[in-house]
Amino acid sequence: MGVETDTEQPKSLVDRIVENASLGRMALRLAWQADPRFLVALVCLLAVQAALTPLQLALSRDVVDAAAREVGATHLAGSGPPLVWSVLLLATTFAAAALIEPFSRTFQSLVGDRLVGHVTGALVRATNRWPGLARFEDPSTADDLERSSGYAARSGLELVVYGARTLLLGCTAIGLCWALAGLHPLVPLLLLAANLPSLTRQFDFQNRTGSRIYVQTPQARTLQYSRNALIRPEAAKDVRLFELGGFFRRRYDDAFESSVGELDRMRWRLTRPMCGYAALAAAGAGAVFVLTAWEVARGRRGVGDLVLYGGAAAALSSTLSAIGFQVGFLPMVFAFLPSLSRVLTAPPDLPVATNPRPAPRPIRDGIVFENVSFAYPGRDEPVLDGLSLRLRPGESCALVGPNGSGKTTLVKLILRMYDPTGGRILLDGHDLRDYDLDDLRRELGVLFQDFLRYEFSAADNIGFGRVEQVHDRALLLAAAERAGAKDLLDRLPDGLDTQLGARFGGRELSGGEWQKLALARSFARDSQLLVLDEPTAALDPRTEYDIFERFAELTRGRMTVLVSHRFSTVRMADRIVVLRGGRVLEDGGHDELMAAGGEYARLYTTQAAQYLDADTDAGPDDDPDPDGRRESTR
Ligand SMILES: Nc1ncnc2c1ncn2[C@@H]1O[C@H](COP(=O)(O)OP(=O)(O)OP(=O)(O)O)[C@@H](O)[C@H]1O
Repeated sequence: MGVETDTEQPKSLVDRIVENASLGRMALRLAWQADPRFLVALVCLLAVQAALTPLQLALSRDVVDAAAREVGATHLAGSGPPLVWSVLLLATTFAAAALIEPFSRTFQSLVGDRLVGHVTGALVRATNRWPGLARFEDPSTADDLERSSGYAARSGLELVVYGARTLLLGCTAIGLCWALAGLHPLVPLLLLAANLPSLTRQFDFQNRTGSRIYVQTPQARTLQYSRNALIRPEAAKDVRLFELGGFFRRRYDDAFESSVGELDRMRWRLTRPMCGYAALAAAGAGAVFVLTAWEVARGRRGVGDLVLYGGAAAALSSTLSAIGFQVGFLPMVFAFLPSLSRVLTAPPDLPVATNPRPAPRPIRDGIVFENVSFAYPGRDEPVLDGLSLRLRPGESCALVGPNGSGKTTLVKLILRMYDPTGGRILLDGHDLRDYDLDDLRRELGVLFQDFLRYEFSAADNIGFGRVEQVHDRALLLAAAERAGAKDLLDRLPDGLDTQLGARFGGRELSGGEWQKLALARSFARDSQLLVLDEPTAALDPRTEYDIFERFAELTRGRMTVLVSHRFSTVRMADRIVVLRGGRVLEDGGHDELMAAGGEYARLYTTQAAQYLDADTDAGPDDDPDPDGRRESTR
C-alpha cells in the first residue's frame, strides 16, 4: 500500500510493510498519548455502530414476519418473536444508532483536537532540539513541517478511525454475506463480484486524491504565502502603495488553480466512471430482490426475507463501497506519516559534543577564526573564504564591509547557527563545537538586524533577553536605561506592563522605539559577548549620540562585536575589521586605518562628506552631531 509520491524511492514490499508498521505504531502511540480514554470510547462506539446494521436487518425481517402473522398471512411469514417485541427491539436499535452518531462525532473531534495539540507540542519540542538554522531554511524541511502540522498531525486519529471502520465494515460485510448465503451460497459471491469494480474505484479515487494532496505541499505553501501577502498587516503598506493587491490576487488565483483546480478536475475525472460501476452494484442488489420476491411468491420464504435479503444486498453494496473509501485513505495517511516521523526523529542539525565543555567564564583568550571558510547549504560560492581573525576579551570590534560581504554570516558562525565548512573557530583555544551549546549561547547577547517585535508587553520585550528573570523589574529598567529606552517606558500608558503591537489592540511603536527595546533586550542578558548588528540603524541622532557617549560603560567587561554601515556607530569600537571577498581586508583602530588611507578611510570620508553636505540644509533641531564630533572626520 502506498501513495505515489514524486520523491519516493523504489522499495521492496517487505520493506514497505515494515516501514508502514513502524509508522502506524508511531501514529497510534501519539493518538494514545493524546487521550487514551476518549480513544477507547471512540473505538467502542464505532464497534457498536458497525454491529447495528446487520442487527437492524435481522430485526426488520422479524417485524415483517410477525406483522404477516398478525394479519393471518401465515403463508407469507417465517417464524420468530411476537410483533411487539420485534418492533420494540428494532426501535431500540434505531434509537441507539441515532444516539451513538453524535457521540461518535463528538469523540472524534475531542480525540482530533487533543491529538493536534499533542503533535504540535511534539513538533515544537523536536524543532527546538535543532541547534542550527540550516533546517529552517531548507524547503524540503518546510514541506515536512507543513505536512506534519496538517494532515500528518491527525494521522493517529485517522488511522484509528479509518482502520477501525475498515475492520468493522469488514465484519459487517462478512455478516451480510453469511446472511445472504441463506438465500443461495452463490449469492454473496455474485454480489462481491458485482461490487468489486466499485470498491477498487473508490480506493483508487482516495489513493490518487491523497497522492495529489501530498505532492502539492509546495504549492500549498505558495498559496499560503500569497494569501499572507494579501491579508497580513506587515504587507499592507507595500500592497497599498505599490498597488500589489491585484498582482498578489492573480498569484493567489494561479496557485489556487494549479493546486485546488487540478485536484477538482482529477476528482471529476475519477468520479464519472463510478456511475457505471455503481449501476453494476445496484443491478446485483436488484437481482437479489427479484430472486427473493420470486421465492416469496412461491411460498418458499416469509415476506420478511424480502426485507432481510434485499436490505442485506443493498447494505453489502454500500458497505463494500465504504470499505474502498476508508481503505483508500490509508495510503494517504501513510504517505504523510514519514514527514512527521522525519521531523520528530531528526537528529540535531549540528554535531553535539559527547563530553561538552562548559563555556569559559571569564573568557581569557577570546575568539579566534582560523582560516575559516563557509558556504550556505545548497550554495557553492563561499561567503567566507579562508578568513582569520582574533577577537580579544574586553575589546569591542566593528565589522565593516559592503552588502553581502559576510558580516552577519560571521556573527552567525560565532553564535553557532552554522558550523564553518572549512577551518575552525576557537574560544579560549577550544573549538566552538567542543562546548555545551546551551551554556555557550548563555554567554552571548545579540541584537539582530532583523530583530523580532514581540507583540507582548514591554516587560516581555526586554525580559526575553534573560527569560528566567523576565519578572525582575529592576533588571528590566536598568537594561532600558542603558539602551536609552527609559523615556519610552515613561511615555507608555502602563510602563513596562503596556501591551505592544496593534495586532492585539496594544500600543504600536515606531521602528526606532522597537529597536530601543530590542537593544535593551540584548543589554538585559548577562553575557560575556555582545553582538550588535546595526544597533543604531533606526535610532534618532540624540539617542545614538547618548549611546556613543556611554558605549565604553555599556560594554565594559564584555567582548563586543558591532556590525554597521553607520560610521558614527563603527567609531564606537576599539578596533575595526573591514571584510571583503570573504576575507579580512583591513584591521586596526580608527585613527590607524584613517592614517593608512585604505578602504576604511575612503568609506569613512565619503560618508562623513555626505553628512556634512546634508547638514548645511538642516536646521538646529536636526543636527545629527550635536558636539561637532563629525569635524574630526575630515
Ligand atoms: N540564509 C542564507 N542562505 C543562503 N545564503 C545566504 C543566507 N544568508 C545570507 N546569504 C548570502 O550570504 C552572503 C553574505 O550575507 P551576509 O548577510 O553575511 O552579508 P552582510 O555583510 O551582513 O550584508 P549586509 O551589509 O547587507 O547586512 C550574501 O550574498 C547572501 O546572499
